[in-house]
Amino acid sequence: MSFAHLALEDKQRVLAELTEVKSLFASRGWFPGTSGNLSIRVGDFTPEEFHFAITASGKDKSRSTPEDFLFVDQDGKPSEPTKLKPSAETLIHCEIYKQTGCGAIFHVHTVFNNLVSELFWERTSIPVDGVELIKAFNIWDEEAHIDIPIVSNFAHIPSIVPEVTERLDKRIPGIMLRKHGIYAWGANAFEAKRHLEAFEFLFEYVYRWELLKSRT
Ligand SMILES: CSC[C@@H](O)[C@@H](O)C(=O)COP(=O)(O)O
Ligand SMILES: [Zn+2]
Repeated sequence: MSFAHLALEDKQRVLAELTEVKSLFASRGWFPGTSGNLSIRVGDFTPEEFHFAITASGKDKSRSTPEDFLFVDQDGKPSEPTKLKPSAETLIHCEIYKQTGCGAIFHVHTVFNNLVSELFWERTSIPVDGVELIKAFNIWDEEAHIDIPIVSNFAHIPSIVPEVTERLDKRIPGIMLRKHGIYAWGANAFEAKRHLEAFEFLFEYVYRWELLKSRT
């Protein structure tokens, strides 16, 4: 469905949700130095055509302004005329939507996600063993083991996309860019937030557990 035909109330709801999540994550210090980006999809989805609202590039994400978000299409192009520039990482959002059909994607840079991505870079995934919060990903096995994929970080964003496509694991709603940050997604904003919070908890746990082990 073309962007013009999408219901105004759906577009407004998505912008209100993004505003709320952005302000909450900013209060947690999850957007240092203008880093991070957030998006929520609006309307119907086919891999060939969809639209989503995304944070404008380079903004101070701890402030709320009328120019914080814009709508883009499946190719990351603005859905309507605007002077705003979409996030520099919009193509990664496009690819995750295409691969998963999800409804929201949240990306943050934190010290813990950066540290564990480097600690486990050689094995290209972050292992997590038997921690209760794995259940936030709807994985209910007793003593579940998961591996959170890590991909290379390149300054040229289109070069990151093929690795995301290749490494994306349908069971794990997130992917780590090496020494950069986590992309977490879900069917909607509520689920993407739950997943992101679980990843961040698990990264801090893994980091601290590795430190504790190394003392003995
Ligand atoms: C300013 S450092 C962070 C950026 O390089 C980038 O990784 C990021 O997450 C934010 O880029 P943005 O274009 O504002 O969405
Ligand atoms: Zn980033």
